[in-house]
Amino acid sequence: MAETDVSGPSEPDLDYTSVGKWLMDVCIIFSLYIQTHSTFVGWVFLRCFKRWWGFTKTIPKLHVISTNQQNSTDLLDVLRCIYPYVDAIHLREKRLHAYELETILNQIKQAQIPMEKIIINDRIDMAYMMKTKGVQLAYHSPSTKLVSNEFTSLIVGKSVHTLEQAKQAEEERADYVLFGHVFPSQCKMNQPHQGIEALAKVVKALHIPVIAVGGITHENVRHVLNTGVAGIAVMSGVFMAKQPAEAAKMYQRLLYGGDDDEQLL
Ligand SMILES: Cc1nc(C(=O)O)sc1CCOP(=O)(O)O
Repeated sequence: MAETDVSGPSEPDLDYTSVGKWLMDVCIIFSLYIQTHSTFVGWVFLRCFKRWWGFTKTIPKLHVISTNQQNSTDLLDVLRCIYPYVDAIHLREKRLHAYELETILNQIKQAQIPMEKIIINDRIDMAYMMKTKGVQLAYHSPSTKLVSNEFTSLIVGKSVHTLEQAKQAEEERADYVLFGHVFPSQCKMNQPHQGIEALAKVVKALHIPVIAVGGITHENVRHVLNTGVAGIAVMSGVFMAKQPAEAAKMYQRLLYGGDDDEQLL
């Protein structure tokens, strides 16, 4: 009797080696896709986060700038009485070495003056290490681009004296510019002042906050504010005043408004 074939339809031949290779290829391509994709997504996220972080930084409105002439005891005495009324205190003590700056910053901390109100002129290292609000860059400082990319915890201000410099600072991601000197200033005796029109042009051309500096008094604050500036920075108007706290209080009132500020002028 002839043998009957009971094995049924034969299974298709599977070459497990080639299926394995195929699966391996898919896995590699998939993991490459995920890696590239996640790196790209991560990069986009980081860029957006940095930008968003930049937008969330609040830029102080009323800045005062130290004179670079007082000894640390006198400076500290003034800071103690003015700090409640101002938004930012620029330590522009160019003659001090890093160690001296550290000492004075520690004294400021001990006096309960918040580091959130301190901006250090030029010394990015000290601003970063002492966790101050920010740093004010001068023409001789490292580029705004480098500082704002590397020190995202700081607000980065740039001092500018022309429209071109202001635009460049904005391009390099400065958080704000300090433009001056708007009026004649003892601090800049031999240089011509910019005037209100030049200030207004800078304010109009920029998207970032412009802080006006130079010769700003209680009497001319209104003119300055009318240009649309985001704030003002004052040196002699506060530090050389007979009563620095009263002077600071008055600037604060003129900036933020008060019921009776018309009578104050
Ligand atoms: C520190 C500083 N920078 C200026 C600039 O134009 O960049 S003007 C200035 C000093 C401003 O002092 P005062 O308020 O006494 O005029």
